[in-house]
Amino acid sequence: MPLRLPIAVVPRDIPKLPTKPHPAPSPLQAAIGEVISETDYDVVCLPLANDRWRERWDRLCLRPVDEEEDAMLDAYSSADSQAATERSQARADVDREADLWRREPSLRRDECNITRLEESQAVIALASDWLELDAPDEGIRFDSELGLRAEMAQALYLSLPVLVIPAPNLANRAFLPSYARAISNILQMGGQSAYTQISIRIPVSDPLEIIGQGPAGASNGEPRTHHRRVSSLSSRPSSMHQQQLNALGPLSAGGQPSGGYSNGGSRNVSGASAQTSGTHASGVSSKSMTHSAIQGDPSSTWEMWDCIRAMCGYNPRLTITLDLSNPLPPSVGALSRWTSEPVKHIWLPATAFIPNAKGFPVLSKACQAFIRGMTKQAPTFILSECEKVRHPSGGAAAYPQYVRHITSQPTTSGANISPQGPEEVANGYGDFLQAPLQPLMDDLGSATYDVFERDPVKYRQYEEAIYLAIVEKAAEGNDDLVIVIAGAGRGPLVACTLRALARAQLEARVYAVEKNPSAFTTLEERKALEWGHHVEIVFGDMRTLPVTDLADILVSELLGSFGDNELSPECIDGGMRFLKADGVSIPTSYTAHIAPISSSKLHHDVTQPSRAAGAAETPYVVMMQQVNLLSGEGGGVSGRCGERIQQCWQFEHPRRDLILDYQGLPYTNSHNTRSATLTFHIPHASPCHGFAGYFEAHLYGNVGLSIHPDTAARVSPEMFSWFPLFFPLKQPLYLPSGAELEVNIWRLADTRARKVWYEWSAEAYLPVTSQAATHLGTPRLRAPATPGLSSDASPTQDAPYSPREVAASSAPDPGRVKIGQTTLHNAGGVHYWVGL
Ligand SMILES: C[S@@+](CC[C@H](N)C(=O)[O-])C[C@H]1O[C@@H](n2cnc3c(N)ncnc32)[C@H](O)[C@@H]1O
Repeated sequence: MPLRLPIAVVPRDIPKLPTKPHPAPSPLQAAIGEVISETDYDVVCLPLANDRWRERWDRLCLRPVDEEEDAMLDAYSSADSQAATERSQARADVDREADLWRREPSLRRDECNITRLEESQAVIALASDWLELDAPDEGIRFDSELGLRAEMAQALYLSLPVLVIPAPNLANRAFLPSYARAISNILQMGGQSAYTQISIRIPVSDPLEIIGQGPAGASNGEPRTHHRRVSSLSSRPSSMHQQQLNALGPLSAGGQPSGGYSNGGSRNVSGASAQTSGTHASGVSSKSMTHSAIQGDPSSTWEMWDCIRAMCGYNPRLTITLDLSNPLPPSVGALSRWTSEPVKHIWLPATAFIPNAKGFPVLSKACQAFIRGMTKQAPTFILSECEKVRHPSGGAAAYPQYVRHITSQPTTSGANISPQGPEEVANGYGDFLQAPLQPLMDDLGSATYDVFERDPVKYRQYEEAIYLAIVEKAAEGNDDLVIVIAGAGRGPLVACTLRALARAQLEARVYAVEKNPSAFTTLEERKALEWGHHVEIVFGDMRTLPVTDLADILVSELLGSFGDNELSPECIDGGMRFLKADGVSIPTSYTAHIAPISSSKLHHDVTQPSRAAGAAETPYVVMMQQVNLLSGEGGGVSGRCGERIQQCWQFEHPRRDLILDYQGLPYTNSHNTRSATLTFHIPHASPCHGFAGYFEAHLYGNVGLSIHPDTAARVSPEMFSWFPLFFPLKQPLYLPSGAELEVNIWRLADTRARKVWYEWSAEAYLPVTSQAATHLGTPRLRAPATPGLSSDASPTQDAPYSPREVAASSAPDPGRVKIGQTTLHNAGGVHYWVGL
């Protein structure tokens, strides 16, 4: 069945309010019904409120600019005092009405486009785009928040699925925290049972940033606000911050000197003039500051989102409406960041389309690929301005038709993070946290073995490896082959072995060892019904069973998503007792790999208050979908960084160098402990929410298994037995563009060999050029902080260089300053361990 994602239309005309009582369908209900039955759209997207609402809000919350000018005149001249008195009386009446409204901010019936519960189902509601939660004017900000509360109250009352909030204004970046705080408070409306989601409309890019002119600073950006807006709250005392703003001359309305009104405390900051200054309260140009920070990484719109969701505590009801009106950022890395974010809608105006050779509207190749990659999140597409028909062929229907065409075939390209059978995707395994199996400590159920056995690729690879080993042993002149399958489960590797022997036209004594008593009954059944004398079955633990016959080939599959996490090394150590001096193990070796990732969903899931303590210090098996791999290839600015996905460690079998006790078992498990220190280059700013863990296994000859994203398709294509392991971070670690992430991970074991566990931590650094290092005072990093350092020195100046950097300090290697650190996760294995 081809995928069918919902498509919404933004209608040109909004139906009138109901004129008949219930249960008659309202005009909006009828219009929605018509859209769904007669067009290719599934949903209608329209503003929740209409122009009457805006007129009332403007009248109550804004002071008309001409009135301000009259007030100026009144203040400076005594002429026409009668008119002045009348004006001030009229204003006082409006101010009273405004304050009454502020006590109980709400919409009136004739101000709403959506009034009935019945209208709410196939609707995406838009909050008013003139509300400015990030206006430079404090009064406008506060009243905009009240306005949005009124709209959200209506949305909650009608159980609307979502309210789309207008994007924050890039030119007002200094006030983004105010925007985010307002959203956070609005998310609390309706309490625990609130249903309506809040979706922030975020532009996919800032075009000025893409062409290298920095983010839409005020001097360049199209102001979202239409005119000078002056808050009617301007007679309230100014806050400190507002006074600082007013003190910055260019921000004052119409160039008026700050505080020029008679009350001396006005905050008449106009949106339009703020747009033309690009300077924020610190006196630093927002344009130059942000631009220098993000050069090479067009990320200012993503960064706004990151700030909002972090301030909203990763609230699961907060989503993104990704607006593709602007061009896509050219870098795949910058774009792929959206794949790990909760993008619930994609806004596609007709202007985003280009005509093909026949004049039909199509999207650029890059946009098609991006949209295909996003389909795994099943977003709703919102098509706007299609009725204007900008492209010569196909008419208005051509736009949804085309979107259906490109989204009907999902693709796993882009993230390529997790192996996934199509069935698994359909079954909802995507981004679902599963506790890793512990087949040594626990006895697996038949249904779990059944899932293993559905992956033909794994067994094809094993059969091939066993075949190669048999043929090689035979070629060495061995005509009395012994093969032991250690951990046989329900017997699929026994079947592989028998098939390999048949192919090689050889015979061998085959033993199947299993410690799970229930699985052993299946082995008994298969011996009785299928294998007969060709297979001996042995019940018990391979680490303690008495050895009767020495093997040429020891076959086991005790691999976890991270290779060694199901204790394959420890079990095969015990199984070595079965192996002849020249015997071989299949697998012969395996490696563990990690990469830093971001995923709002996984982070939210592991930090749910309902989860047990330590839930964010436990690894999980996850089929990763809404996950972005953060690291890039190349050594980074300093050349210090490794590959995108890096190897932590390796295990090889058989190991002949161990000191063994009288039973042939190692005295301790210390030879199976490992540690890794890995440095990753982070090309695009992002929070790090943890690490994806992968394995590669060398079975025998040139045959292997891999879930490593870069090698899986070559080594064991379409194998889906293993999903990656997720090592979460308790707190997101913010990484700016160009950061270096140093990860430490350990595989540890207790001295009595009873358990094995992992611990992990990370540190974030920013590389600095020697020039910048001097500017930042980093040469002083090598020595303890000097008394009397100037107060404007870098706040990071006391951070030590890493030991490796000190060692390399003679080279003209760029330095780095430390910018972040996580705690040690799962210290002492207290939250998670694997029992031996
Ligand atoms: C991951 S399952 C693989 C089963 C089967 N070989 C397959 O490929 O489907 C690992 C099996 O090894 C068994 N096992 C684990 N540790 C063992 C041990 N020390 N001795 C014997 N069997 C063990 C488990 O009970 C389980 O049946």
